[in-house]
Amino acid sequence: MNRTAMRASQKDFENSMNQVKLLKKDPGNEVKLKLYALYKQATEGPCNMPKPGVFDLINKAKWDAWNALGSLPKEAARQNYVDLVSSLSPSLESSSQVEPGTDRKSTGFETLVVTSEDGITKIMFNRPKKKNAINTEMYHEIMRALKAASKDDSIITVLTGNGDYYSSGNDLTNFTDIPPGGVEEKAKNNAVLLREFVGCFIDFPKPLIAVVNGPAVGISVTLLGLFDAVYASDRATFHTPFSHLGQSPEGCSSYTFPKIMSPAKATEMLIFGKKLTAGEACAQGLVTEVFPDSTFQKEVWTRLKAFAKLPPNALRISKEVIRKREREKLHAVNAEECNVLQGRWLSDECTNAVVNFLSRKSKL
Ligand SMILES: CCCCCC/C=C/C(=O)SCCNC(=O)CCNC(=O)[C@H](O)C(C)(C)COP(=O)(O)OP(=O)(O)OC[C@H]1O[C@@H](n2cnc3c(N)ncnc32)[C@H](O)[C@@H]1OP(=O)(O)O
Repeated sequence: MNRTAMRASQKDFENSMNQVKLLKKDPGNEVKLKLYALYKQATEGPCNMPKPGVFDLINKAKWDAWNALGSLPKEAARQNYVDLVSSLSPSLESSSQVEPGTDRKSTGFETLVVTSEDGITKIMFNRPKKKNAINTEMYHEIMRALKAASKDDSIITVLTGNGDYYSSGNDLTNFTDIPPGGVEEKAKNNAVLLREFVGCFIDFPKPLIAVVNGPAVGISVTLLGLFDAVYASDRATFHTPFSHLGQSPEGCSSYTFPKIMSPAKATEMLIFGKKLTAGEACAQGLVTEVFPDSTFQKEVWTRLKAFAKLPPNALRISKEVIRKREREKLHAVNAEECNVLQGRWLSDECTNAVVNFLSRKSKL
């Protein structure tokens, strides 16, 4: 049947609204914005609300979507809404199945899969559809998982990503839910969270290994300077586009990167945003060893299992000896980086970069 030739009844429209509530699989922000706009147009007609301010990102995106429908008649908007919801039905049908690599809850975490086996606690970022971008919940869960791993009976702790990315770094939607105190309060809260988050890596007492299964961006790269070993697939890339985003380095990278790779090489990455291949990152000391993607998991896990058989106290004590002179310095660097970033997040440069990404005008 040609649905576009039909006119959806009020009943069809209401059924579709109920169907949307039952969607278990997130249809993505773009579709959600379309649904919102069509709903408003179908129920209230053309947008005549005042345009929200540039910092009110979510409401501005909604307003833009609604306003873009111009003078589309209510009946046509209702029909388009019904059609759009019916096009989402495959996700309704498949939502009860557990697909590999979906954002499913596991072992008490929403954004991670945490397992402990063979003396290894594995903390896996598990938002593969969002390229493992780290949202606020994930920051908190990683801290919780690290604190638990520091006390459990595992010997080493591993961070890795589910899906094709290791992590695309900070989830840029973290900048959108503005609290009553406005953007200043948001920036302050983010700085407090970031400082505590990076502090957990500085203080982590057991050997901490990154298994970088694919591209890494932003904070997922800078933190690598605080790991004890970094193994990478040859598919991995390392990208810190802070200047492009109007931001500045974090994760203690302003201190660790120049030490690891020389000040000039660190400048290319942290200031000019040069993306490194796994081979380049290894040559510059950020990555310990690179493996062909086809054998990466097998080779790395065989090695890690052997490490986890070593005497645990010797591992911990050796890490402590290597790291303890640096700890105070690292906390000071972390505090300063977070302070600087708090200011950056309020800048037009940063706001424009985030708005451009969220409105699909730019990608890295
Ligand atoms: C408490 C705050 C602490 C802040 C600490 C400071 C940290 C700084 C950083 O980490 S800076 C780095 C920030 N990251 C980025 O700028 C990456 C942005 N993402 C991209 O440019 C691209 O998504 C990509 C190059 C990583 C991948 O491109 P592509 O392969 O074409 O995939 P998609 O873009 O279609 O992505 C799929 C899906 O994921 C969403 N997504 C990916 N990365 C992020 C992200 N970092 N933040 C939010 N959302 C992200 C993307 O929007 C798509 O969503 P959709 O399917 O459209 O709903």
